[in-house]
This record gives sequence, structure tokens and C-alpha cells, in this order.
Amino acid sequence: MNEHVIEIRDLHFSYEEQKVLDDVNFVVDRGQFLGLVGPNGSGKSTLVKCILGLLKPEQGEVRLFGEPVRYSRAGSRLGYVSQKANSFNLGFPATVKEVVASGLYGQLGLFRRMKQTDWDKVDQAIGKVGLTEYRDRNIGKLSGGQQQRAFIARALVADPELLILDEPTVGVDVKSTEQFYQLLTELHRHHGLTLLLVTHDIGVLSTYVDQVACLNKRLFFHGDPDEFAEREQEILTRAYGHDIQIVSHHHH
Ligand SMILES: Nc1ncnc2c1ncn2[C@@H]1O[C@H](COP(=O)(O)OP(=O)(O)OP(=O)(O)O)[C@@H](O)[C@H]1O
Repeated sequence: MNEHVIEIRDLHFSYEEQKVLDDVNFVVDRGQFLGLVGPNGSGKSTLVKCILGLLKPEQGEVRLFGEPVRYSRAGSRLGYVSQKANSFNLGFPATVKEVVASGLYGQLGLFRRMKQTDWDKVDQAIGKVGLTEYRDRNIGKLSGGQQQRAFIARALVADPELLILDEPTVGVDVKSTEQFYQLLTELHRHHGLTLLLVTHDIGVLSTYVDQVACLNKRLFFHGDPDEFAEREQEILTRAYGHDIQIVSHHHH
């Protein structure tokens, strides 16, 4: 079954007068790992919000698992890790286990109690991201990279088929970033997860992802990383304008 996990057709979106997405079209198939790049303000987060069903397209359509997004009730089939995970209230007294368990609330409903099988799922998700020895530690007492893995575990605990990550490595050091990409590769290759990663880090594209999309209002490229590498200069000049320097900057 070659189901399109994400299908974006003739998508247009504007905030008030400002057009942010202009006729965007692409699909992500089951098992693909798509890296979405584009300069600051190019509409990446807006596109993600349309995929999540948080913003309604002005025109066009987003389908998830074959159904229009507003009806799809993607629910637990989709996991999401936002940029804001990094600014989570870390003074909040919750352990890794509790943070990860909160990823099940959508399924459980707020008032149903966690059963042993639910705690088993929590432990499995914590194991997948390599945080077993930290499961009872307060989330505020982990490193930035470990916190980020805890948020991935929270997204994984409901066993999604699609994981969307928006700029997850902003403010995380190089070593943790490296480990983070290894974790994504593992989830992709060994667990068959479909991944959409929004990133500023063009350097990771050739190494980790198997599809690249380059957005700046319009889609300037969608295809495999080899083709992207061959045409990189041309694509980036068109999509980023002349200030190509911007691509190697991490903004904090
Ligand atoms: N809620 C909003 N209301 C009005 N304009 C907005 C809103 N959110 C974003 N914008 C504008 O829409 C454009 C696209 O923003 P978006 O956050 O989608 O870009 P992005 O590619 O994710 O940016 P970055 O890489 O800097 O995070 C920007 O010009 C931004 O200022």
C-alpha cells in the first residue's frame, strides 16, 4: 500500500494581507524522511500548522493518511514536536516519566487513569530515546539535548506513524544535535516512522533525509538530496536571494 501520508495540493495561505504560502504542492509517502528548509519567515511553520489542522488554508487542500485534514482526526497517528519544546516551563516539577505520559492524555481523556499497559508504553518510549536511566529525574534537571529527547518520547508514546518536528535543534549544542539526528535516523530506518523535519541546517540534508523540500512562500525544490546537492547553489540563490550566508546561521 503506497498511501500518501501527507498530500498538499494547491495550498495558499495569507495572514491578513500578507501572502505566506503560494500554490504549494507536494506529497510525503509512507516511510519517507523529508527535510523542509527555507529562510526565516519563509512560511515553514505556517505550512506545518496547516498540516496539523491548526490553520485553515485560504485555498487548496491538505490530506493526512488519505483524508482531508479537518476530518482526518489524525489523533495518535501523528506526533508533533514544536520549536517551543525548548522553552517548555522547566521549573514545572515533572519527571521525564510524567512528561512522556502526558503524550497519552489525548488518547486517554483527561480523567481516565493510566493503566499498567500505559506505563509500559511510557517506558518503551523512554527506552527508544535512550533516557531510561533518567526516567524519574525532574525534566528541569536534564541537559538541553536530553530534554529534547524527552519531548520526542512524549510524541512517540502514542505510537504515531508520522512525526513532525519543527526546528528541534535550535539552541542545542553540536554533539547533542548529532545524537539527535542519529535518533531520528534510527526511528526512520528501524521503526519505519515517516518524518517531516523543519530545519535551518542545510548541512544535515545530504546525510540524514531522503527527500528535500525548499520553501520560500513557493516551493523552490522538492526531490532527493543528491539532486538538491547538485543544484544547491542555483536553488538557494533563487529561494534565499543573494544572501546565501544565511543558510549556515543558526538563529537562537
Ligand atoms: N500569526 C501570525 N500573524 C501574522 N503574520 C504571521 C503570523 N505568524 C507568522 N506570520 C508571518 O508569516 C511569515 C511566515 O512565518 P512562518 O513562521 O511560517 O515562517 P518560518 O519559515 O517558520 O520562519 P522561521 O524560520 O523564522 O521560524 C512571516 O513573515 C511571519 O512574520
